[in-house]
Amino acid sequence: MEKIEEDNQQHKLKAMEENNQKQRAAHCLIFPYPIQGHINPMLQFSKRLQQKGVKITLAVTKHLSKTTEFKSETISLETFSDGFDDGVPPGYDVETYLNTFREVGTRTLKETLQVMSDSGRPVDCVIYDPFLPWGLDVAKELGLYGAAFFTQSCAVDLIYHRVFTGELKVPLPDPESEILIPGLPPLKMEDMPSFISVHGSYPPIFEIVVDQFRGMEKADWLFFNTFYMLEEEVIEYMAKSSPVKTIGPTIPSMYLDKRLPDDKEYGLSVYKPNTAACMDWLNERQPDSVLYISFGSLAQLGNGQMEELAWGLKLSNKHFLWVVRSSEESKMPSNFLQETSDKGLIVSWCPQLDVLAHEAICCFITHCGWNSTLEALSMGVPMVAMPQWTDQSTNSKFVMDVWKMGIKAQKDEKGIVRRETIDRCIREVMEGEKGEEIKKNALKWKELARESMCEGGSSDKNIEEFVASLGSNSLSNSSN
Ligand SMILES: O=c1ccn([C@@H]2O[C@H](COP(=O)(O)OP(=O)(O)O[C@H]3O[C@H](CO)[C@@H](O)[C@H](O)[C@H]3O)[C@@H](O)[C@H]2O)c(=O)[nH]1
Repeated sequence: MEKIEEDNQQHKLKAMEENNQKQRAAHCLIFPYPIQGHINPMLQFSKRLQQKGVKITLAVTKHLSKTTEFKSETISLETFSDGFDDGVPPGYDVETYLNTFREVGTRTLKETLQVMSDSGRPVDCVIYDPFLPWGLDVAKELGLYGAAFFTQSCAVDLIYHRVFTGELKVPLPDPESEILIPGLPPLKMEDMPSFISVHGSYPPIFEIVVDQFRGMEKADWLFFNTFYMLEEEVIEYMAKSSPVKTIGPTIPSMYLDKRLPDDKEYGLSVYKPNTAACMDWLNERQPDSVLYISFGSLAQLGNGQMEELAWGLKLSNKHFLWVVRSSEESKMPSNFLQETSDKGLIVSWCPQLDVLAHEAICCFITHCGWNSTLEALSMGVPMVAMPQWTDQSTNSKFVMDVWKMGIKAQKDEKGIVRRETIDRCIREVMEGEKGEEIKKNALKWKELARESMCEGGSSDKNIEEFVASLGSNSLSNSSN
């Protein structure tokens, strides 16, 4: 009799346990390359997953967690060591850093995942940054799902993929001839990412971008921070051979579909924005009257380029809001500030989303980093493209010739965009028939970006499908 009761009791406990497992939300660990331009898009994607019931944990290096503030009440944080818990010493060799990161990170990420599992917070899927392809190896070794999250455009990723497979040989044999890649418009050398057009530049980074595809066939999903209508042809081409899912643009919801009322800003900013100064100043300007200039968080302009840009702004005679990071301030021509004090505001960092969304802004002079490009597209702001390096030249080609919502400013034979060119590009973007067409296209992309994230939009559907398949897969997995 006692035995039967005991059996019944055990049966009930087992059923309860199974039921609990069934009700357990799917859990993803987000594993970004530890820089702002990669963490923020992955965090934004996380917010969308959370909204659909997925539990999220963000994995960051111990050093980053000590030095940076994350603004999220709902996303848990786990730290792991990259081997440099007190930061990378100045001047440290990038290649050695990356090797150490891989060696130490592989071990510490695995330990983190195991601790999470042992403490009743098991992870179902690691969403890893392909800049760290060993994140997938760790996931697979532990029997978890692995999903890659690409932070650059599909076009740029396809180019790197061709290099990875050897279909595109570098250095390119004939720098003068057009480069034909299925799914992409004919490209010139200057449209290629800088690691290809300037062969031999930054070898460790070249290796990272090409190595992104290593082991990719083992990944269960491939996410891209873009949207279907924006890169339709290349996406169609890539989807023939890979499980491509576009889930962008990863801009805070309140600038797009407004379905996540608390989602007004990214989770991380390395610099502190001068918000009040910027917004007060913009509020006093007329609609469509101000140029906004920023080159993102990494690019460094040469002294000559800085000077030409400054005098190009003066020549345009427009109001301008210019972000000059503290490390770049010394390059400003000495009398420029006095000569333009009635026209311009210069800040070391601004709330870029609010600035781009402000009615006073008429044009964005940008380096075409992928996040800035998506933000300008999503806010419908015409661009003057001044690409500096990495993926920016390819992005600027698309801005000008494919999306037709801006002009690329041409460099002279010394590699500098001259003041007259800057002035002319500003006018072209804002005046005449061309300006009208650019403005019309900008508004079209703004609407299409919003639609893609709205309920039933292409990116929203992809996120929905992922959550559904993750749910069913992880539940059957965990109850096995
Ligand atoms: O005053 C500013 C200036 C910029 N931003 C934000 O900073 C981010 C800049 O990102 P991005 O435009 O992608 O430029 P980088 O920070 O330079 O990003 C690096 O990473 C990107 C993603 O891999 C690449 O596309 C770029 O080429 C590379 O430079 C954007 O979200 C901006 O909104 C601000 O908030 N305030």
